[in-house]
Amino acid sequence: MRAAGLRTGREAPMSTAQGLRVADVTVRIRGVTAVRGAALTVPPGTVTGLIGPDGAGKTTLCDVITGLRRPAAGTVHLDDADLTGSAARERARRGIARTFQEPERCRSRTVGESVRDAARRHAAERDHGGRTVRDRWTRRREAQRDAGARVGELLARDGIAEFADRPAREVPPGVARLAGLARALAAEPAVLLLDEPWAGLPDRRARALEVLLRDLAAEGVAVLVAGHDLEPVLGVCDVLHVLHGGRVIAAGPPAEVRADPRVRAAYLGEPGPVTTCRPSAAAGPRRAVRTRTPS
Ligand SMILES: Nc1ncnc2c1ncn2[C@@H]1O[C@H](COP(=O)(O)OP(=O)(O)OP(=O)(O)O)[C@@H](O)[C@H]1O
Repeated sequence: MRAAGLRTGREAPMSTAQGLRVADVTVRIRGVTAVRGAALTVPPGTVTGLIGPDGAGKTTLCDVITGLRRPAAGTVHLDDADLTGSAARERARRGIARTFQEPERCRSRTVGESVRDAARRHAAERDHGGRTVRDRWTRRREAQRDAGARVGELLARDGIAEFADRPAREVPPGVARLAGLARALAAEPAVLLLDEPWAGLPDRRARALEVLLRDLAAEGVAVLVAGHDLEPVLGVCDVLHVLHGGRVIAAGPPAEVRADPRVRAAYLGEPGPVTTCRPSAAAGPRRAVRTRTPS
């Protein structure tokens, strides 16, 4: 089962499923090599962390995984399927969902309506089974009708039920990101990518998000969480990858990665071997590692 006591549109990931695998990905954007030969795996039932300073290439790698950006080289597999050349829509259909660092701001809708629309879209697109055309049509209609009923459940799970009737454009950025998470969960994902989900969240919501991510992993979802703040990602992930200048410079259990001299050099400014792989000048200045917003 995936996504949390929510009805599933796909079979649960089998224990033998390999999850998401990214290999040798290189991305060039307007003369900048944003990602250089990056590789990572996100197995079902785990939270995988992806940290790196601003400009390290985290969002670009998420874009490659979700099909929003074509890499110059490299591959993306989900279980046995090679998704490298497939469109974003096909990847979404196969169960890859994500949140964005800059959440979508719907001008005319409430938070609840935006989540309901996502749930209806998923109900319309997923395979409901059924032996005859009529069976399938009836099941799809029922699922679309039921989608509205899931909105409260999804918002409650994210801890933002009280924002259901607020215009999406008016809620604080952290809440807008959580609304994006509710929309992603509406798709009952097998793989969930979160880009900077803790940004702008007060401590109370940040802790609730950590619990939610662990719960999703326990339900079999392959969770990839990207961020530049070390602590929240360290606290929640089973395996951590560190991107620096577009390269994965360390990967492994969080405690080991944190102690790695290359990571300490990249993050804490300590002298270390990483000084030889700085991002190109076009990457621009990096901000200091931020701490969490107090509640
Ligand atoms: N549209 C673009 N045009 C030019 N350069 C880009 C573009 N998008 C990304 N880049 C460059 O690619 C590199 C990686 O950017 P990316 O946004 O993936 O990093 P990031 O780790 O997600 O950082 P941040 O947390 O600041 O978004 C940076 O050098 C960035 O300047």
